[in-house]
Amino acid sequence: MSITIALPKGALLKGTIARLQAIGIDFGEFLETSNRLLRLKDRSERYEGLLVRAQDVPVYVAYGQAQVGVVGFDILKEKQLPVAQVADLGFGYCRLSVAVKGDSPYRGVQDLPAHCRVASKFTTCARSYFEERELPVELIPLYGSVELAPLTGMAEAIVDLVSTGRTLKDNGLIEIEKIFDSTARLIAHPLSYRLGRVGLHELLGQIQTAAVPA
Ligand SMILES: Nc1ncnc2c1ncn2[C@@H]1O[C@H](COP(=O)(O)OP(=O)(O)OP(=O)(O)O)[C@@H](O)[C@H]1O
Ligand SMILES: O=P(O)(O)OC[C@H]1O[C@H](OP(=O)(O)OP(=O)(O)O)[C@H](O)[C@@H]1O
Repeated sequence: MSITIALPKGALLKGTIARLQAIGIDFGEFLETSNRLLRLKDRSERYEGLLVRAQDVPVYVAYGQAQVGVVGFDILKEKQLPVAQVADLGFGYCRLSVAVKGDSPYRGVQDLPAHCRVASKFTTCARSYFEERELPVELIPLYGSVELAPLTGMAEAIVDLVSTGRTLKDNGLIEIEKIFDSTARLIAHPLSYRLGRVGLHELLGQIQTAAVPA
C-alpha cells in the first residue's frame, strides 16, 4: 500500500521537495517546466505525490486522499480543517500582519476607525483577530495583490502575509501589528495517523529529521 503526499504549489514547493529528496523520495519533476504533471510516483513506487494549491493541501489530507501534506501554518489557521499537525518543519517563514498606508494616521489597530474596511485573503483569521479585540471592521475578501486595496482607497487596512517586507515597502505600506508567525507544517490524515497506517510514522519521522542542505 503506497503513501500519498500532498505537496503545495508556490512558495513552499522547493523546500518541500528538498526535504523529501533528502530522505530519498524524489518528486523533482514537479519543478520542471517541461511538464504539467500533477501526480507522480517516486522511484520506489512506495510514495505518490500530488501537486496541489497550497490552500488545498489540508483539504486532500482531511479527506484522506493524501495521508501526508506540507502546508503553511497560516493556511491551517485559516482553513480550520481536521488534520493531525505533526511537526513544524522550520522553513517558509512569514507572518500574518495588519498593514496600512505609510502616510495614514494609523499606527496601531486601536487607531483604525470603527467599521473601517479591511481587505484580506485570510478573512477567517482577520475576523477572529478583530473580534477578539472588539474592533468592528468590514472585511473585504480578495484573492491576491491585497496591498492594492489601501492604495486605491478601497480599504483602510489589510491583513496579509509579510516575509521580507519588500511588497509593503515598494507600495508605501507599513506593518502596524503582527497577528502570528507562520512556517511550513507537516500534517497527516488523523485516522491514518492514529491507527498507524503501515510505514506512515516511519515516513513522518524521517521527514522531520531530514538533513536538508542550506
Ligand atoms: N513571501 C511569502 N509570501 C507568501 N507566502 C509565503 C511567503 N513565504 C512563505 N510563504 C508560505 O507559502 C504559502 C504561499 O504559497 P503560494 O505562493 O502558493 O501562495 P498563494 O499565491 O497565496 O497561493 P494561491 O496561488 O494558491 O492563492 C503561504 O501560505 C505561506 O505559508
Ligand atoms: O514580504 P514579501 O517578501 O514581499 O512577501 C509578501 C508578499 O508575498 C505574498 O504575495 P504573493 O507573491 O503570494 O502574491 P499574491 O499577492 O497574489 O498573494 C503576500 O501576499 C505578499 O504580497
